[in-house]
Amino acid sequence: MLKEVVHRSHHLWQCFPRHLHCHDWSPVNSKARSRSGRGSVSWRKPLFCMASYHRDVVLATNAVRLASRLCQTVQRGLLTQETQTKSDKSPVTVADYGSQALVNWSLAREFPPGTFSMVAEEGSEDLRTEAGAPMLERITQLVNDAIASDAALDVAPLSKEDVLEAIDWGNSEGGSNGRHWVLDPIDGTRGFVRGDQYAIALGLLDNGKVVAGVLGCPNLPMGSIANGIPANSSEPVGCLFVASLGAGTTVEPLDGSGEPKRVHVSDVEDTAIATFCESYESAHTMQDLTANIAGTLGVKAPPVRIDSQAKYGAMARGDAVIYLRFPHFGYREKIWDHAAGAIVITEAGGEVFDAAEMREGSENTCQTLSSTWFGSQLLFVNLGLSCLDSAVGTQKICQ
Ligand SMILES: Nc1ncnc2c1ncn2[C@@H]1O[C@H](COP(=O)(O)O)[C@@H](O)[C@H]1OP(=O)(O)O
Ligand SMILES: [Mg+2]
Repeated sequence: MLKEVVHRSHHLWQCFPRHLHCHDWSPVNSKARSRSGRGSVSWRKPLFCMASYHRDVVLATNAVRLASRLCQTVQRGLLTQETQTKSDKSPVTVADYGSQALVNWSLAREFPPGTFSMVAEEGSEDLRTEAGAPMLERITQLVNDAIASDAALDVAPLSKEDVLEAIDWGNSEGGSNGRHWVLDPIDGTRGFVRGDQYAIALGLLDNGKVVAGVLGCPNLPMGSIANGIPANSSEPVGCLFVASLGAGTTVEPLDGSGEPKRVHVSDVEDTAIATFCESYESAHTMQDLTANIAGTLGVKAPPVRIDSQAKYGAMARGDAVIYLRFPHFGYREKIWDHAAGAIVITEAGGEVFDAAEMREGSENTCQTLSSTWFGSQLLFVNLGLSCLDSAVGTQKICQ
């Protein structure tokens, strides 16, 4: 099977030479690419040097667990005054800031000064204003509660200034050289506010390549969601997906109550019985288009719609066979929206494709996608170019 996949992937590469596998995110001139939009660029094959990211993964896991605890506390008691509006109109909660502060604080203290680089979604500007003072107070309290709840952390409480500083450690510009963490402190804020799925998504890039990813999915059942999220399930809820280059993908209970287990993408190859998943929010993906593509592929089941990169985790353990994501025109995906999820998929034996070029190169999207259907190992996601740009840390240019 593996040989077949490799062979077929090679075929795909030949058919669509500009489609990029995650493992090949290594542009020779990324800045030129991001400035010129969809211009040509040379892609070099990665040099395969199998570094161990074990320590990073352990630290990332601890950080995501800590942040998850804060997010769970906030979601449980979510009140409307805990949301505010950012300039892009997306809901932002105290949990967004608190989660970022905790992950940054938790990681930064483990690395020598000046060596920690984090590219993250939030900045502290709004919290430094007079209007932001009550929220900062609340965030600081939540951060300290989370730290205090971890018996392994014997530290003095953080001050408000410490919290602001920790949030701003996410200000790195990244880059195609060296190590850069990328964080979405709450991926799927709409799901979070609705009380549904969200993820704390933390990835690590090394020389422009995604080498590790941890997804905390506090509301994802440990059991399969192939038929949707069960309303009254007895399954434990809360999953932690961990992946690193060459080490595979594991899932374990987020609360630490069980051992990690290796997962693999589905081996279903018959589209008639394949499940496909997509965004819950129709504003995030062209659901008419994905329905059309799924129909052309012969998919019979209705889509499983859930929020956030929890979809990548679900795919990695075989709950769904296809994930189609086609953002509406003009939306730019960010590195933190896909880095952790993408390696969770690839290390589980799946693949992530940028369908942007497929769409542009063909008059018939459905036909093109059909012709590239190889079964369960594939995940078609229109990441757009910004994710590729972002994969080398130039996302600040792309925004
Ligand atoms: N208009 C949009 N189109 C596509 N994706 C979006 C849009 N607005 C926000 N997102 C991002 O979609 C991702 C989750 O969406 P989904 O649940 O559809 O997979 C998140 O990264 C979310 O950002 P954020 O992380 O700020 O919530
Ligand atoms: Mg996101």
